[in-house]
Amino acid sequence: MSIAVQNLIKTYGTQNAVDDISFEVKKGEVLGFLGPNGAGKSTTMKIATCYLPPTSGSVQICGLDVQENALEVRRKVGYLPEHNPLYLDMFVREYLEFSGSIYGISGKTLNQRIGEVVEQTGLSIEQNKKIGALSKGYRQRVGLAQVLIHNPEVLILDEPTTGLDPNQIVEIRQLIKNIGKEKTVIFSTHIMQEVQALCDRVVIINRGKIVADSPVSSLQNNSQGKAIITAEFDADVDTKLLQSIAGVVSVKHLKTGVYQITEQAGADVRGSVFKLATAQNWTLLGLKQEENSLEKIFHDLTVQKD
Ligand SMILES: Nc1ncnc2c1ncn2[C@@H]1O[C@H](COP(=O)(O)OP(=O)(O)OP(=O)(O)O)[C@@H](O)[C@H]1O
Repeated sequence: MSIAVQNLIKTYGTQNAVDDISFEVKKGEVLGFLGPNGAGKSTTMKIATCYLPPTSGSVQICGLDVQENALEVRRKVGYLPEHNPLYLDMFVREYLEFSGSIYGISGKTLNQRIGEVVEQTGLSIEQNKKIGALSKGYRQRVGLAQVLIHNPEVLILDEPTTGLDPNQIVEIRQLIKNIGKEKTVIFSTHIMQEVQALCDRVVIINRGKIVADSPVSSLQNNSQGKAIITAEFDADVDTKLLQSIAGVVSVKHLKTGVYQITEQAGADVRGSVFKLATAQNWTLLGLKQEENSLEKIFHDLTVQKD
């Protein structure tokens, strides 16, 4: 197991920012750590990277406890904080030299390592510029190069695409995807598509508690949310008959011949709608089950229920 979080609690004053959470990340897995603002993502990540002590509970990285073996843990982890501060007056290579030296890498090894991470993060054409002269997307690449410089086994990335434009987001996602082929990665986000694009698994945290921990695909399949079907006929039909189908919760008339049918979770009423149409001699033009969107699932799991 690369990361094991057990009964982790972090309290600020009287507030439980992280409230007794446990989850694991297997070697080579890419885990999306998802939650709305203030859910406790950054706090968990700071504890996992030895930047904050937990109030109680534990985090182990590659079998090492973050409190008992902080130095070794730091060697095994690459951490990209949210709003990663960079030295804007430094040149890219100079900054990477400085970052590598912190880990005791020097001489030829450091030069070789810089070449590798520059290549890996697509920084080649910008490597001789000052960081301050780079676009946000390239600055984030520098952040990722810095995170990779000591060749860590585990990467912990806090909202790595925040503040980037749509093209830069796609580029950084692709970079993380490539990195994820070799490393264990946990990254936080509040963007569902990001999880869908990058992750094997997702842990969703809300107000300090875990509300979902599953592969992205099964999250969609097992959603508590009721599915929605759109049925289109060549003319208006009898809504009451549609409503009487077993498993149908409600029927909404959208426009001439088009109905939105909400069905109970787990029910698939498309066959019954088809049979009803045949029996009633209705001309059915289309029948489509709307996929339970990840945004909806996220909303259902994290909306404040006070
Ligand atoms: N140093 C601190 N002192 C007091 N409260 C804090 C501190 N840091 C975080 N908090 C509170 O703890 C809760 C969790 O914060 P955290 O930054 O971990 O959430 P997050 O999920 O990373 O949010 P975001 O997506 O906005 O970055 C929030 O309510 C926040 O206000």
